[in-house]
Amino acid sequence: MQTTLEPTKVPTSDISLPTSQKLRIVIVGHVDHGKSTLIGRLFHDTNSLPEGKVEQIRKASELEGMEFEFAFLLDALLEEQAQNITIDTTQLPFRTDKREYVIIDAPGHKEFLKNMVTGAASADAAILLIDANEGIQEQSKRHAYLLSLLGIRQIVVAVNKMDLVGYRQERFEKVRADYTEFLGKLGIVPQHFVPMSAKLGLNITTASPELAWHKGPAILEALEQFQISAPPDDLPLRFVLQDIYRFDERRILAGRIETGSLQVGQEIVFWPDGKSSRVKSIEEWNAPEPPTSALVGESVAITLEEQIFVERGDIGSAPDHGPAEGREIQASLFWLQNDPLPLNVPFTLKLGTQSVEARLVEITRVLDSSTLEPLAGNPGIIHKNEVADVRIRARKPIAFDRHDRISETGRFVIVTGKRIGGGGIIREAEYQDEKRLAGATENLTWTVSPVTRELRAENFGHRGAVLWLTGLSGSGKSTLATGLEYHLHRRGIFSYILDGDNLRHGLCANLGFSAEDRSENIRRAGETARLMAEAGLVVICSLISPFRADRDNVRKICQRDGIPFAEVFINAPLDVCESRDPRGLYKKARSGEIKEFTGITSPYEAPLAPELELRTAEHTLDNTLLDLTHFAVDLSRIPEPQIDEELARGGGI
Ligand SMILES: Nc1ncnc2c1ncn2[C@@H]1O[C@H](COP(=O)(O)OS(=O)(=O)O)[C@@H](OP(=O)(O)O)[C@H]1O
Ligand SMILES: Nc1ncnc2c1ncn2[C@@H]1O[C@H](COP(=O)(O)OP(=O)(O)O)[C@@H](O)[C@H]1O
Repeated sequence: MQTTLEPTKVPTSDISLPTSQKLRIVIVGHVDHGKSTLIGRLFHDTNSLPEGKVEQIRKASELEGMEFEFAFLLDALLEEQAQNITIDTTQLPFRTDKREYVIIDAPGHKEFLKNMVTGAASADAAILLIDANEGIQEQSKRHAYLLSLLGIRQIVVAVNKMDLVGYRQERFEKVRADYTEFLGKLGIVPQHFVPMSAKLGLNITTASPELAWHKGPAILEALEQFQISAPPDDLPLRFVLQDIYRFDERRILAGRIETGSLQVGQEIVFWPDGKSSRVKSIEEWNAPEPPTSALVGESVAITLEEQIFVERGDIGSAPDHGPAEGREIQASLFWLQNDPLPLNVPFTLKLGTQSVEARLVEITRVLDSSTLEPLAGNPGIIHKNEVADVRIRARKPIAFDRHDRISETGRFVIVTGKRIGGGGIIREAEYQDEKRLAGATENLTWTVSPVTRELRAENFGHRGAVLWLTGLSGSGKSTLATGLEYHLHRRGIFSYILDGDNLRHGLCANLGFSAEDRSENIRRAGETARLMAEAGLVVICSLISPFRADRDNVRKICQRDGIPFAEVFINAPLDVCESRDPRGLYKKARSGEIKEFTGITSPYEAPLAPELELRTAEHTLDNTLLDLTHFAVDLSRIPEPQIDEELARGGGI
């Protein structure tokens, strides 16, 4: 087949929107899996190339006796940009009828990580490229890990070079199945898998007949469905200070509003010190009227009513919703440098605009980033391409956030010498407002009933327990929960279903589907489940509960009080759930009628080590239900009294 050169989309016009209104994408993949060709293709097929570029390159290739390749287009574009690159990424703009795009291209994944972690080039979406012929390679896994670390959730997997595998659907399905399984471990659910050929221009802008069996979108059609990440406007203020200027005897604080907003007159506290003042003015040169407020994403300069000591690196917040502060952070770290990172060796930690000497004081766990298998033994060092859970101690206090709460101030990079060695995200942070909440129980006493858990269990003939069913909408949670309750009832086991949909009619009626509201939803459901299990019931919780941290929290709540708890992963691939669509919600989510829909526009983090996994797309409902029922009956069984072996042998029993 001939390489097709017919552009299928709109004429180019100036790429003129502000960056915040362009969809920013990264394209990552193993070397040679076709990144450059795909980029060249996207430019060509959207008619985003300068006039005559293709001809120019075609001629140049001919002169050198080489066949024209789309990858050459990228090289030419990069060369043109080379003069004015100030950061380690190139930003390549192109457009379609619908909107504008920027491809963020980094020379290597180290640069990519650096830019992403420092926020210089955060992407809204990613294309993960896999060569259909070679399948998943180590780098395909590492890149996926990076995306998960950085919280990029809009992902399309492009299965490239389908022409080399005879357009065979089985090959595509094999890659899809393998990669889905791996990505699931990272909590990544790609919105689409697209079979394509960048070289031949198949399934790039529109469906191609060679791949007619593929019912989903072409690459560009998939991208058009993604959303430009709205700057988080419902998060608390984080004003990250970049510089302090003295001007006309006034001290002007320049910085960027990473999250939240700022008003003249409001109290602002600077961390890690906790000194506060009020915002006197927001300065804007040449503005007809001085602004009275500034919003997320803006770089602004402010003055304060009092002269307090603040410095570059400080983070400003509202009084009650400050970041965490301290010398220690718990983090997940990805190490990229050849020289390993040992315990207790100093490095520079950069977080926001803070830069501080720090060192590792504990390495709790090290994983190989391509297999995600924990390495055996007691790790004292992190090698290249390993991922580790660590505790880091800084020389002086720093201000930070938990990454899942505020990612902008929850990620950092590590610099050794002058080089960036790795990056990470903060997993734990103790907040003042949470401490206050914990403090609220300080003067309270738990009333102990004479009817103990054991006595209740004796009455019921089984013990109370919590079964936590988690999975995508349509995976089968409600069907299995109701089926299980029926079977337990028939066996005389007292149980009750706590279903997300039902709870949201009452106890959780004031909650929506933002990450924060979902966390609160899960917390309330978890606390309720614990009480009901304490009362002796087998509580079947059926909630999407998409975030690992929230589920872990319920586990902690139960285990702290000795309540048996089991996480049950109701696992069905997104496309199966979408085709089931029992309530028509996926359709609404795809059309944009429902926002923040799990699996489509909101993430789902699959369990890493559930007590039970039920693959509902692979087994019949009857079989799945049987497995679940056996499991639940076992969990509710009162343990046999432990016989003391010693005593038994000695004839004591
Ligand atoms: N945006 C969005 N995302 C996900 N789900 C949505 C949304 N809007 C409404 N619904 C319906 O609400 C049900 C999920 O509620 P949960 O309480 O289980 O969700 S969560 O655990 O707090 O994420 C879910 O029920 P299931 O389909 O049974 O999972 C949907 O029916
Ligand atoms: N093995 C299975 N287990 C559970 N449900 C299944 C299975 N196979 C097919 N299904 C179907 O999948 C759909 C799941 O819908 P539902 O239980 O409402 O999901 P959820 O509560 O997770 O949103 C139902 O129509 C159910 O009949």
